[in-house]
Amino acid sequence: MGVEVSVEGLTKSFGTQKIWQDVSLTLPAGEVSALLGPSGTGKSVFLKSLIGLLRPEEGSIVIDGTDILQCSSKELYEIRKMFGVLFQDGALFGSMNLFDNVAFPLREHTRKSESEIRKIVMEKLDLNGLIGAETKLPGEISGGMRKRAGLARALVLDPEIILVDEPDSGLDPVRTTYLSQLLIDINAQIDATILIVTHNINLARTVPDNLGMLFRKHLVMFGPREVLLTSEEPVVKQFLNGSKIGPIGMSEEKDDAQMAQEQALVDAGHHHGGTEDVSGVVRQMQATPGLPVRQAVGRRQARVREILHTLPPEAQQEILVSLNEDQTVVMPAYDGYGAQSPAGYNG
Ligand SMILES: Nc1ncnc2c1ncn2[C@@H]1O[C@H](COP(=O)(O)OP(=O)(O)OP(=O)(O)O)[C@@H](O)[C@H]1O
Repeated sequence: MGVEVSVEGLTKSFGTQKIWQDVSLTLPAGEVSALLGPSGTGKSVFLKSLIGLLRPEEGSIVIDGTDILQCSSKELYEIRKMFGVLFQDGALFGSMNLFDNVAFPLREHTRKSESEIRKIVMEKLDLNGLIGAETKLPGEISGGMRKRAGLARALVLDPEIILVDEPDSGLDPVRTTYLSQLLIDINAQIDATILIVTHNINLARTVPDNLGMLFRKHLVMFGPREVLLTSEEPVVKQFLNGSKIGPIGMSEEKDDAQMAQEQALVDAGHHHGGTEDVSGVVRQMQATPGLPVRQAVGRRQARVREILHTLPPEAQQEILVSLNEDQTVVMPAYDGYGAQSPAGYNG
């Protein structure tokens, strides 16, 4: 099972440029979390800090009992082995075929024999729908396949924590949904703690158990998905609607005068740019029927029940609805051929 990642009072600057400050959040063990935020708010910097590639100047990042900002480089090396990271472009080696790319961490970090390596690599390629593409070079395959190859490589060392940087970048909405399903399925199969950084509203609304958002150098909120999805915070509502109306501007934020001017234009009939008025909580994606039940679901239910009274009323209401749904919806086992669906389930 994945481990908890506990971040407390984290602050990161580059020279005089403060990226974010006093960020505190806990990624619950084995659950899927997502971090949203406009471009340039430091989401990638946050991911890189979690894995020790960047060093925040204040705060702590405790992983499996070790604060990676205080530990020795030997301990950090060991902690890093717990991570699987999917970078935006897959970060594959251009001169190696997919098999060798996926085998790379095993050859680098383990003493496994080539036959053991072949078995693991083929299993991960299979999991990511890449059987038959082993000999292709990254330059010969589509962006979606490169992402899946990057994910296969992130999985070979059986990570307990998986970090995913913008799985939707460069992908069409349908391929993004397939990749989202893959992440949920992987969570069901290996119960890893997953953090996804994304701008994608659809993914944010349907995939994670927990959602957070960075804006104006702060973590606006982080908690069960229902909290952010029912939030009345202007920046959250604007982001979820992709609208120009709200505090997010072309370069990170606007002043009150600009907000008033844009509101006046919209009041006069000018389009605000959003395509739909998105609100509320939609049902979360589930693991593909036939896969193991996501252990995170039960653990999360127990966890949110305990903190329920501390959450805003709208979020409480949605959580209670979802707790009832989770108890009543029983997904049938998938037999692969569409036959034998239990009564009431059509597919
Ligand atoms: N190594 C670095 N040295 C100096 N500045 C950096 C470094 N890495 C990132 N930054 C700066 O930190 C800020 C946040 O960058 P980051 O890539 O984390 O944003 P983001 O939220 O992931 O953006 P996007 O959604 O566009 O990918 C940017 O202003 C960037 O220029």
